[in-house]
Amino acid sequence: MIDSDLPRSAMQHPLRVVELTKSYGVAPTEVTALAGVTTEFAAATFTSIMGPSGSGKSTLLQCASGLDRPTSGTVYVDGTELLQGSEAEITRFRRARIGFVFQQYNLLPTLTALQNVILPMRLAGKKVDRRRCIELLTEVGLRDRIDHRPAELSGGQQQRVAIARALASRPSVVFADEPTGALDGASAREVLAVLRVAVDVHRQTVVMVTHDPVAASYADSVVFLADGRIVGTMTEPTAPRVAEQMLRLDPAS
Ligand SMILES: Nc1ncnc2c1ncn2[C@@H]1O[C@H](COP(=O)(O)OP(=O)(O)OP(=O)(O)O)[C@@H](O)[C@H]1O
Repeated sequence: MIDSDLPRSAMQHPLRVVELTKSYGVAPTEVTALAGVTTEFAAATFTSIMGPSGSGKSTLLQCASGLDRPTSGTVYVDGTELLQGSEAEITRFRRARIGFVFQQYNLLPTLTALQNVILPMRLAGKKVDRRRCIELLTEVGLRDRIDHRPAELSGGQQQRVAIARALASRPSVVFADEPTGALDGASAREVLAVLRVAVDVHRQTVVMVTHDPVAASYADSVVFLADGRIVGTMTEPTAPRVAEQMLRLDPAS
């Protein structure tokens, strides 16, 4: 199916989650991490997921990205049900349609920056567009570092390689799990600016879990979770407004 054949709603909302629930363990010690989350993420938007510790942010990201299976509910990526089929089919779909950015970068230490960016395309069986990979590394400010290995790069530089890697295959959705959690303020701002460019210039759809109100303020909107449920959303967030809302949800924070 080529993109122009997709239903309009799927093109406008590359990610939709419907009534997602996730429980761990069994009664009486069962934990409900997600208690029925329904929402959609519009194309070419940047959304932050925030909430107190244990509110279900990571679980939502894991289930919405196909890294974990929800207990019930449905995830649609480009209008296609993500969690149908065998693990191998889900993995194939995920590699083709979803990009990931993790707190600890997760670059392969023996590969250069460029080889790290190219790798997911190879794994997905896509034609490797080396020029585009070099362009992406140039765009994230690392043209002179493409042959460096991760150990030769700073944390912020490694994260920018990881973002170039996530964008290389033009995924439908990019999930970022605390992408600035291990970085100092200046490096974090560079990483967030690169994510903003991914949305504004490349029209990517980015969903980011963060604890940091400043990081959240780079997004177009914030979805707040508490006890596994969506308890609020905020458009055009600013760091003080996000911090105030977090204080309301978790007075101990
Ligand atoms: N593998 C697991 N087994 C049992 N319980 C789990 C597991 N993973 C998460 N939980 C529980 O599910 C709930 C939601 O966890 P989750 O990690 O999604 O929250 P979070 O909002 O990402 O938290 P944090 O901000 O601390 O990272 C918590 O009560 C947590 O203890």
